[in-house]
This record gives sequence, C-alpha cells and structure tokens, in this order.
Amino acid sequence: MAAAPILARRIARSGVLPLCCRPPSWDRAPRQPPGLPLAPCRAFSNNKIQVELDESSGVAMMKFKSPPVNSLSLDFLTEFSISLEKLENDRACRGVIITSTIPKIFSSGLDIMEMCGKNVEHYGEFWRAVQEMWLRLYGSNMVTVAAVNGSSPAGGCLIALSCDYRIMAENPKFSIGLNEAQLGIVAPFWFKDTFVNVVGHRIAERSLQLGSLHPAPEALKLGLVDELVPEEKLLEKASAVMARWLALPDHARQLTKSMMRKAVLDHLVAHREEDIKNFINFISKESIQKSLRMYMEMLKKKKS
Ligand SMILES: CCCCCCCCCC/C=C\CC(=O)SCCNC(=O)CCNC(=O)[C@H](O)C(C)(C)COP(=O)(O)OP(=O)(O)OC[C@H]1O[C@@H](n2cnc3c(N)ncnc32)[C@H](O)[C@@H]1OP(=O)(O)O
Repeated sequence: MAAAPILARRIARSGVLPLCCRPPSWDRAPRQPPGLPLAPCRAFSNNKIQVELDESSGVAMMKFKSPPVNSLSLDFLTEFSISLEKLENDRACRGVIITSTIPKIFSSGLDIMEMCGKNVEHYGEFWRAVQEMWLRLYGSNMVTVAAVNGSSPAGGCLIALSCDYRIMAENPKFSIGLNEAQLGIVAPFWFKDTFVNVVGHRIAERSLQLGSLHPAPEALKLGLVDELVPEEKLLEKASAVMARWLALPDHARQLTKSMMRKAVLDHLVAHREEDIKNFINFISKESIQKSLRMYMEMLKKKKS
C-alpha cells in the first residue's frame, strides 16, 4: 500500500501535523530519573490518538482520545492510519491493543458531519481515508485486540471487527453493530464482508438489514465479540489475550491471517476507485443528505 504520499498531501491540507514533523515522537516518553534503568517504553501522541509501545512485550496500547465521542473524522482517520503505519514498520512492535479514553464510548463511527453538505472532492477524500484505515487495520501483520470499553456503532464496530480478537466491557448499556440502515445508508461490501467473516452470513444478513445495535450480552451470543469482562478488567484481559497470541511464531500466525483475509482485502484493493465513486454518488443524493440531517437532529433532540 503506497499510501505515504496521499497521507502527506491530506495532512498538509487538513492542518494535522504529521508525526515526522513533530518533535521526535519517541522522545516524548516520560524521562526517567537519573540512575534508574530506562523503562522499555516509547510513546507518541497526536491530537486524537495516543500510543504507548512497551518494548519488552512488543505490545502497543492505542487509545482513542477525541471528545466527545471519538467520531471518525478525516483528521482522526488520518492520524489512525499514520499511527498504524508507524507501529507496523517498527520491528519492536508485534501487537496492538485498541481502546478509548472516553468514558462509555469506544467510537461513535464515521463522523456524520463529514458526509453532510460537503463537496464531491471532500467526499472522495474522506472515503479514501476510511478505506485506508480499514486496509491497514484489517491487513495488519500485528496481532490486533479491540478492548471495547463503550458503545461502538457502525464505523466503530468496523474497527473492532477488523481486529483479531474483541473483548467488550460487560455493561448491557454498551452496544455494538453496523446500524447504517437506521441512518438510511448502506454498509459497503467490505464492511459487510468483514462482518460476515466474524459472525457468519445469516446473522450478518439479519443484523445489517435491521441496522441492529446489539447490547454487549447479545453481541457475545452472536459471536460479534469474543468475550465480556468487567470494565475494570478489560485491559488486563486484553494483555493476557495478547500474550497468548504472541506466544506463537509471527510468521505462521501472519501467513494464516493473510490467508484468511486476503480475498476480502484484494476485493477492495481491486475496486477502490469504483467504491469511491459509488460512495460519492450515493452520499450526494438529496434523499440521503436529508436522512443524515434528520438523524443528526434526532441525536440532538434525544439530548434535550
Ligand atoms: C450502493 C452502496 C454504496 C455504498 C454507500 C456507502 C454509504 C456510507 C456508508 C457509511 C458507513 C458507515 C457509517 C457510519 O459510521 S455513520 C455513524 C453511525 N453512528 C451512529 O449512529 C452513532 C450516533 N451516535 C450515538 O448514538 C450517540 O452519540 C453515542 C455514540 C451512543 C453517544 O451518546 P451520548 O449520549 O454519550 O452522546 P450524544 O449527546 O449523543 O453525542 C455527543 C455529541 O456528538 C455528536 N455525535 C455523536 N455521534 C456522532 C457521529 N457519528 N458523527 C458526528 N457527530 C456525532 C452528537 O450529535 C453530539 O453533538 P452535540 O453535542 O449535540 O453538538
């Protein structure tokens, strides 16, 4: 994936500072008092995501920190792809745990404002960033564990589905699913394929048509998440799962992962431009814009 020039252009336009232009990122880990051995931990942080790599275990902790709801804006997606790329290229990193710093929310999915009232160029750029994030995460060689510590609709669910393993906080108020149909929009084929690969065709078909958001216990029953744990145990459990996966030789696990995911990844890579055109045509329709506006109004009314 030769995404670097595209990312660089997007970053330049979005005003988000690329990590390579910031003060040396690996130097931003807390300084040790003199005399103590250096902790084998490196950290980098940008506006919306914070990452800490423990070199002794080879595990990075990636935390979304974009209030109020970790919505996947163009800037967020760009930072996410850059963070994944950095870790992927770091020989010290073998696995990443993805979680959120925002109480009760893992991610609220794609930022609806990025899909409302913008021009065709913007829609194209936004959708390319969504694709890029998914290609990097679903196609990652690292072990990826989602520690889902809050609600995770639509694009948020896609992030969790793209990981190798999903652990969710056992709070029934937290829900997860591809609820696009509820917004009057349609999950694209690669969202659907990712979902089918996790839960199977029948469950995916029903859940997608109904735009269901499944409370945590139901998500476990459907196989949409692999286990539920009390929220305070989530990261501990994710680290234990990670250690089990990392006990295997990387090359065998990576080749197996690639074999399982290749067809779905290749499908999007072969149809990327067509997929972007489809998105632009679909999202530009006045009826779709109206549905999205109504959905946003409904969200705001729910508050008052
Ligand atoms: C032929 C086929 C062609 C293919 C076509 C492809 C079509 C497109 C496919 C798109 C794929 C994926 C789509 C998505 O991911 S859409 C996003 C779906 N997300 C949701 O439905 C979640 C909506 N949000 C919520 O349910 C709740 O906000 C929450 C996450 C449960 C949190 O609840 P809360 O009570 O804690 O907070 P709340 O007051 O509701 O929200 C706080 C503010 O944040 C705003 N907001 C929430 N979610 C989003 C979002 N996704 N995007 C932008 N803004 C969001 C909300 O409006 C509040 O704002 P304000 O404070 O009132 O200004």
